[in-house]
Amino acid sequence: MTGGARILVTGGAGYVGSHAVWALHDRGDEVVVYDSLRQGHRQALPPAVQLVRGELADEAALDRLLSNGPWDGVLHFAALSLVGESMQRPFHYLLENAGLGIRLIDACVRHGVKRFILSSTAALFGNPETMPITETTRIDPGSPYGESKLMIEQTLRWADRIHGLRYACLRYFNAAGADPDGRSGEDHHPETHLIPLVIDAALGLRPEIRVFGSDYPTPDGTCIRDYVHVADLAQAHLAAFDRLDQGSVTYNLGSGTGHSVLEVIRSVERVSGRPVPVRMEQRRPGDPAVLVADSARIRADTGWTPRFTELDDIVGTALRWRQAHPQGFGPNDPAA
Ligand SMILES: NC(=O)c1ccc[n+]([C@@H]2O[C@H](COP(=O)([O-])OP(=O)(O)OC[C@H]3O[C@@H](n4cnc5c(N)ncnc54)[C@H](O)[C@@H]3O)[C@@H](O)[C@H]2O)c1
Ligand SMILES: O=c1ccn([C@@H]2O[C@H](COP(=O)(O)OP(=O)(O)O[C@H]3O[C@H](CO)[C@@H](O)[C@H](O)[C@H]3O)[C@@H](O)[C@H]2O)c(=O)[nH]1
Repeated sequence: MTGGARILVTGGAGYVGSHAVWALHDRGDEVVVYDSLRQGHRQALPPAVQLVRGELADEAALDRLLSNGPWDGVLHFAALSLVGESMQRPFHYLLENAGLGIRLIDACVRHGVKRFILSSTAALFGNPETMPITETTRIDPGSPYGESKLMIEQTLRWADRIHGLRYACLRYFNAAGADPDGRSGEDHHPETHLIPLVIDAALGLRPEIRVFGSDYPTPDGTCIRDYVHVADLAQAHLAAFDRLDQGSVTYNLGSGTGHSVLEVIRSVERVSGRPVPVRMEQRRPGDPAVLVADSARIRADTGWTPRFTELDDIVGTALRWRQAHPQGFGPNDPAA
């Protein structure tokens, strides 16, 4: 499909979701966003896109929206997504993410939705013994967050087998960067992700960056992650959506290169031209040492390939967005 689809996007006002909404909008799809705005921002969306403000837990509201079809697909971004927080609040994560995700899939099946895309995660794999991580690497979530996404993936398998719902499970590694045209960026409250925090430390918006663990079995002792540009993730959703013509799919999505926490800090220093004050701290519970994706499957199936392969370029888009929005998007209009 090259535009013209009608798509419901849960969590579409959030970081990854808003970039996907812009990509759908750019190709001419009709998008409706369902988001509580507890993390999302109206200003992150194309002005022409309809935002329905609501909670996933509000079954009646979702039923009303889904009955106002037909919908060509649902993209499901709305979730709690912090590995560390899920180690402190396991049942909150399992009930919110898995519980509400399963209810959404049930509602989609009841309303005849044919395609469903899930924001899944590298956190399914725990601490894998071999790198890079393919779709057949053993699944062993290292946190309740990862477990909650696995439960939704498994629900989708049954929804396809029994009801013919075509699904794509997109296991993102670490989403990073901002829209190259500056239309959206990363603005969480509180912010916990490494790159925006390091950028704020470089810009003097925070006193320092705390490095969680320097005794990991990696060359410099800090964790290694695969930072994949959020605009590349957005394009992967379009590619996967179209590929569903041929059946359900599961893809690992990364740039294929790992960078340590210290390498990210050096990159921000290079790109911003400013020093970053660093404080070494204890490990954060739930953090695996290394997560790097093998994305050969989506490349072979769809021709998707990341446009941003250099960490400095990814960091550069995030830095430009932050310099243009030092206060973030600002408060949401209560009437939004
Ligand atoms: N950011 C990453 O690096 C990353 C990596 C792997 C997977 N993911 C997954 O991608 C998705 C998006 O992540 P993000 O970083 O954009 O997060 P985000 O917090 O920026 O976006 C989530 C959006 O969903 C909305 N939302 C959350 N719970 C809701 C609820 N119960 N009802 C209605 N709306 C709700 C929030 O207001 C927000 O706009 C999540 O499912 C996350 O687990 C993210
Ligand atoms: O102040 C900080 C913040 C992070 N880190 C480290 O930086 C790395 C990246 O951390 P963060 O940016 O918080 O992302 P992750 O915990 O790796 O999780 C992200 O990436 C996962 C996929 O790999 C997704 O599933 C999650 O939703 C998403 O939050 C980790 O090693 C952290 O320990 C620090 O050292 N200091």
